[in-house]
Amino acid sequence: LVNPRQVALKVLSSPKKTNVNVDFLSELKTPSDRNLCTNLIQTANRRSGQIDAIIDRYAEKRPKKLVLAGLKLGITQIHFLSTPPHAAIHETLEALKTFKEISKPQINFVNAVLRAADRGKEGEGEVLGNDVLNLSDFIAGSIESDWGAEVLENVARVYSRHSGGVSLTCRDSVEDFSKELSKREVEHVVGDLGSIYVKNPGSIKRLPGFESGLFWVQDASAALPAIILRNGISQISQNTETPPFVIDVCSAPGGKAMQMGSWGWDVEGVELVEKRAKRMCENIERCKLEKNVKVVVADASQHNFERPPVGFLLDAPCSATGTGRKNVDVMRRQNGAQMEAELIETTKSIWSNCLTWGAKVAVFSTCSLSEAEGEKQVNWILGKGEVRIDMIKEEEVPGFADSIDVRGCLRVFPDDTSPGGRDGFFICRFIFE
Ligand SMILES: C[S@@+](CC[C@H](N)C(=O)[O-])C[C@H]1O[C@@H](n2cnc3c(N)ncnc32)[C@H](O)[C@@H]1O
Repeated sequence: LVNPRQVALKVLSSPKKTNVNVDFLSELKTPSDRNLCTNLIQTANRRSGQIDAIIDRYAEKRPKKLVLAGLKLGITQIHFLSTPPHAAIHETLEALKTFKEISKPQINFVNAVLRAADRGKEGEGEVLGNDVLNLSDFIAGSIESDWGAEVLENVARVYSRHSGGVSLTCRDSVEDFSKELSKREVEHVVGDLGSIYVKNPGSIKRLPGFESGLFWVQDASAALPAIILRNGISQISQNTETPPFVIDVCSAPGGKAMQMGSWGWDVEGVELVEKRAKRMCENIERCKLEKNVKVVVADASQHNFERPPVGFLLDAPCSATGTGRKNVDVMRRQNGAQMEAELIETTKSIWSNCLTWGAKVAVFSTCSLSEAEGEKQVNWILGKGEVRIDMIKEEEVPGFADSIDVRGCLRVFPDDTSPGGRDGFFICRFIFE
């Protein structure tokens, strides 16, 4: 029988597998085993900078693959998950022994390093209290230069300590879905704007309502741009009979398009990458929203539509640094400056094309923490003309009112104090003049 630590060792010894995926979790039979395994892997990945610092201190030479994974797994439990050290070391060694490529001297080495690290734990305050170690120098530097040391520390803390839960957007009634989850004893919280946070999802596909398309995974912050577009459209449109026609620009994996489709809107998504569009179509089908949401595979900086939309939502391709809670790879990215500069140019050319569609309201959003990808893009958009900012009002965004900046845009920082926490996001609504 496979146990959670064996699966965790397999994943941690393969450097490319940083995100938990369903394939290996399916080797485990019970929800509690899947949750433990997810927690071990995610904590080891989120805390990798701190764990590396501890390994460097107690291991004379940095080992490779499974032996290294054994050290990471042991330190994760001893230093970050409050597992009693004796049990953490014993269970880690037992799991390691089940791999035939592991030798006796390697087991002894892991045992010795973990015991020394445990003995030295009290003196590791500097490493254990320094969450910024888990971000690459590039990411830490760019957050600090935009927002200062306090925001950097907070972001690093939220990313390093995320509990692993996920937020969902519901296709139908949030209350009914919440009742269904309670009936099935799935621990969850309903957020201010209707997102549902599930604390220990284990495998998403096994949650009640997945097959019947009652929900999709979408962070509470990521659900805001569509809500803000809806408020903008309702301010200018007297027509409550015909569902609004909107374009969802840069659409895959489709969370926002499906959200708007679930309101009965007529949505056309435009997505450049065929594979991503295909996955989006599968999601639309699963959620039975085909009548409302269509997707075209095209370059949004070139593509045009036959009829004018009342509004569009441009969720720009970006460096995604707001999503580090679930996407540990973004925390470690080195030298992202070139990529960021290219994404900014792509977004500008997409915006220029969107201006020709005849919309009346637009929302620009990005899940990046970078000022250059958010606030500074808004400066460029305003300089280009045709639109003015339509300020987001406090009553539109309960729970997020503190994030409204002086211009009426929303700058949300990653957070873990609200129910379920939230990713970082930037949102601005424009109205055509
Ligand atoms: C931040 S993601 C969008 C997330 C999506 N709005 C959602 O809510 O699920 C950005 C998307 O833009 C797509 N993209 C990048 N350049 C594009 C272009 N020129 N035209 C259309 N889509 C593009 C990327 O492939 C990616 O899927």
